Amino acid sequence: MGTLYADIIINISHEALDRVFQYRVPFSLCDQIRVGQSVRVPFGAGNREQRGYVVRLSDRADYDPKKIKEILSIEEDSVDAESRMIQLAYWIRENYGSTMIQALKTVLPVQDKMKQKEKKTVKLLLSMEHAPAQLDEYFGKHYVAKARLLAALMDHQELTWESVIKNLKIPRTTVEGMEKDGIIRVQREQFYRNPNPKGLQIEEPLPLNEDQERLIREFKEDYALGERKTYLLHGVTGSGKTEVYLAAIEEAVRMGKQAIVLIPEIALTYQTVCRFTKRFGERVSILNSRLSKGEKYDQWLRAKNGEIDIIIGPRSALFVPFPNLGLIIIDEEHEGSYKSEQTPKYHAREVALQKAEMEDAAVILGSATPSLESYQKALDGEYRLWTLKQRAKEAVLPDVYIEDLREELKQGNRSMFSRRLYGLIEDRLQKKEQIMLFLNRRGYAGFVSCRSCGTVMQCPHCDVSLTYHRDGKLRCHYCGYEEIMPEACPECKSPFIGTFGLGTQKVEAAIKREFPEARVLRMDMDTTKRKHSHEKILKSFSDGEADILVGTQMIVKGHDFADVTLVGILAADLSLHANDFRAAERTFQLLTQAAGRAGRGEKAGEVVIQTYSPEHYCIVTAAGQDYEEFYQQEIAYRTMLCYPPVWQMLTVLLAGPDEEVCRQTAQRLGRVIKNSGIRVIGPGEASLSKVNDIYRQVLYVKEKDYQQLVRVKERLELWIDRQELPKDLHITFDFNPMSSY
Ligand SMILES: Nc1ncnc2c1ncn2[C@@H]1O[C@H](COP(=O)(O)OP(=O)(O)OP(=O)(O)O)[C@@H](O)[C@H]1O
Ligand SMILES: [Zn+2]
Ligand SMILES: [Zn+2]
Repeated sequence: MGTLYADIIINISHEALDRVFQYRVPFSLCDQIRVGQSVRVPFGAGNREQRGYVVRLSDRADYDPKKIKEILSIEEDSVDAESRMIQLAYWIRENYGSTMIQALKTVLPVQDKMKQKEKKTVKLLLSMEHAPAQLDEYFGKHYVAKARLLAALMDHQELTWESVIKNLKIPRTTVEGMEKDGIIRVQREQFYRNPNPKGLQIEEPLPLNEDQERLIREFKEDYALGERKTYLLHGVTGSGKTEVYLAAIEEAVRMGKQAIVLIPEIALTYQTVCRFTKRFGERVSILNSRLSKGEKYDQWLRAKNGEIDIIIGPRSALFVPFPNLGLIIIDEEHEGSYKSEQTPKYHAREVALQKAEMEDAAVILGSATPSLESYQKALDGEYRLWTLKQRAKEAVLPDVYIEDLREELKQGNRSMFSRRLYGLIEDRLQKKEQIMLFLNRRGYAGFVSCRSCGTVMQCPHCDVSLTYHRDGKLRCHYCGYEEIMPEACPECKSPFIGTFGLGTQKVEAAIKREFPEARVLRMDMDTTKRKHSHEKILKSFSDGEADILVGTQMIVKGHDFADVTLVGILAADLSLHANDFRAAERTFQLLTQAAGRAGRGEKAGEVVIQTYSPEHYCIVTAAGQDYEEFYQQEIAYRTMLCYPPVWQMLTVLLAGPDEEVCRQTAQRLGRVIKNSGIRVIGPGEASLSKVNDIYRQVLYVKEKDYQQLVRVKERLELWIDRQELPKDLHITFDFNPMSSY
């Protein structure tokens, strides 16, 4: 064995993170040294002895070997929280592709936050009613940057300062100008919200029902035997999964361990947090994106110092450093938001499993609609499958009807409500029961399409759909390109071309027209702009201050309204048309979750699914609340087309301003993969092939074995390292992507 070198970071707080120092490993330590260990090294001009962490081992010196100093010793008790974090970061780096620094910043998110001096957010002040006119004015005057910012804010309501300046490339002065004009506001103050709800009484747990009890008994037995398994809890909506989590946590805590509970940010509602606080009081804490960096840091320290036993939060809560972690729970484990969109593009579920293995913790994954990935593993026996088939309180699952919108049109019904839904709304209003109307508009905004041939109008520069504006023009929100709205379809000449966008505002207006006596609440990006408005709307609805709640996918998650007996899904198949292999799975999940909001109290519920594709298996199985059938159909489709989870997929994305460089590098990467005997698809243009004149090329590698893909990635990393590629060409890896490129 040759000489071994170790990359070492001296201090994992603040700026030092960006520098690693190479040291030689003395022969006597070669057998013991591992990534993550803390070591003593001579540092600086005076060779003062310092503590450092090993982040990489290699047999190659990056500098003149004569100038490389030697490690002094390995610290005995070096398996502390930091070293475990570094080991995890190393695993993330290896498995998802990133630099070690990027991986470290992922697992030490707080440290990174402490670097930011001030958190600034840019918010839209203008109402959505007035924004389109303002946008048109900007375009009229060719204020491209202003228009770009306004358009982005119309989509997102608020943006971080960094994304406005760096991603949207809006000049500072433009932002200031728009703030002066009262169009936007730059919010600078810190949010010093106390994360825990105050003044809640500790409540005794509900007695578990037989099914819940059976699962918890098994958990306790496994736990007592020292077996740390992964359980997949597949429970229909309202089956009492949360009660099972609470009982499992109680057991882990009783054994002197701590628990991490991951919940998608969107479902991290006041209601959910209260349930945990009522059970565990001061020993539980919350992390969410609304906390200030100081508050986040506090929760991190409290966990490290053993002041809390349970942390609840989104993805990043996984990296809270508990001294003796015993359990990780991932609620709504199928949620796409568990996958990071930034490099390293890790999946929190996979990282959780790795972390659990490293720290000897159990894992419970829970969902009414498990991801295909998890369900397949459960069927294979890799996870223990737990099922809850019945709702916890006497409540039964709702009756579901599918209504064919094409048929409605044929029968002369041009309204957005099918005859059945109309009748049921009337009925509920009369009985004074509550209604939820759900608009599935994931990924859609005012695009223009032909109803005869399906052509969608697109920007010639950016390859995204154009948006219709009231002045009769179609515009691209990425680059500002515009054209006149055509009178006939450019492809088939049909006159039936127009916007398909069905907004929540339109739904609200239609209700007011057709049921003038109904009290309506609307929940969407527009009405939840203000702090706490989200919670206010839900509270008001739950207090019975409205008959109908209209909303986007925001309203489907984790709410428990006892008086809702009717759920209407207005356009079930919009999300089915995204060109993405997970589209059917996502649609099935949304429909099942939405349907699950009905009839959670004593009164039975009904659900109406309105659709243009009533025969599609994902609509049929969602209506039947038949997850197994959906799984069988979907897995057959994935098997046939070699998609995850049956096959493993690596996406390599190249993005750069020079089309030729981008294309050529993609081709060379393709050859590197082929030369190692592995089949590659592409390179080809990404489906979003150009954004703001940045060209995007994509390569796909599909393999049965994940480790094979990891090796491909490593080979590519090595190759990329050795080339002199232009700095503005970005190459990123995405394993088993959540959406198409
Ligand atoms: N053992 C029990 N006895 C009585 N009520 C229960 C029991 N377990 C759960 N419940 C109640 O049933 C309702 C649904 O439970 P819970 O929210 O835990 O279900 P869930 O499976 O997490 O639901 P979803 O997936 O739809 O969010 C809640 O009101 C809860 O208080
Ligand atoms: Zn057409
Ligand atoms: Zn464009």
